[in-house]
Amino acid sequence: MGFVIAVDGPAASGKGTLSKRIAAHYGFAHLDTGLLYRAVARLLLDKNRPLDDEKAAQAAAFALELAYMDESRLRGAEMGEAASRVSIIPAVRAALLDRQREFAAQAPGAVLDGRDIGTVICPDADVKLFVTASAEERARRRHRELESRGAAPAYESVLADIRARDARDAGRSSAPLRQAEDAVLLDTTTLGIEEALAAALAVVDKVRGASSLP
Ligand SMILES: Nc1ncnc2c1ncn2[C@@H]1O[C@H](COP(=O)(O)OP(=O)(O)OP(=O)(O)O)[C@@H](O)[C@H]1O
Ligand SMILES: Nc1ccn([C@@H]2O[C@H](COP(=O)(O)O)[C@@H](O)[C@H]2O)c(=O)n1
Repeated sequence: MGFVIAVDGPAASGKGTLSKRIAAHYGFAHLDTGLLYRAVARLLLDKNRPLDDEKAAQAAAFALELAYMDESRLRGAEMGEAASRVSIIPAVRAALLDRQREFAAQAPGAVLDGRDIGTVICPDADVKLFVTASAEERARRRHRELESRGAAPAYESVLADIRARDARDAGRSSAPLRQAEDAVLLDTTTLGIEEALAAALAVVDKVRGASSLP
């Protein structure tokens, strides 16, 4: 078992950006677990199955071959929304559990980001971070990101999407989005990426120093 860093937080909080940087810093593997749910939704949509078809969604989750999926077809607000609909299904979450835990177990370490990493997938993670920012700031960041890619949704619609997704993710009964009791809260509302990274690394270094792990 390597060193495990669990990073959770609401939509567009910057957890993916941070997790990638943390993993690169320590030479750890990184898994964006949101991609798994997005891929399940993509498989259903490609087969013209409704997103609440529990049997088809469970089969898609078991059959998932993330390495063979085109990531460009998984990104974007529509797939985020679709992923949040299939992620409500307990059988989908159960089907994806083992592969996330197997990923987390690799040496020398792994960083997983999502909604339930510190609470359900890796409750014994060495470090747990809960990354957040105000909904308005998250919407501003996502809006900027979409604009830079040539998409131009109104800021208000980006904010409404983020609020709706957060509400669904936090309100579901199976593995809802919430901060684990032993997670360190990192509110990046007024922090740039480098400042947020420095804060996250300080938390990890403190634990690694204390545990004398490589
Ligand atoms: N601290 C920060 N300051 C400014 N912009 C940031 C910061 N952190 C992340 N961003 C930007 O905000 C956007 C969202 O970040 P990111 O994709 O990492 O969020 P996420 O939480 O992984 O999103 P999702 O849940 O939708 O996968 C990106 O454009 C990223 O570059
Ligand atoms: N551990 C996770 C990760 C994601 N989800 C669901 O997938 C949606 C998309 O996630 P992104 O991080 O790529 O935006 C998200 O809104 C969740 O509904 C999840 O349930 N658990």
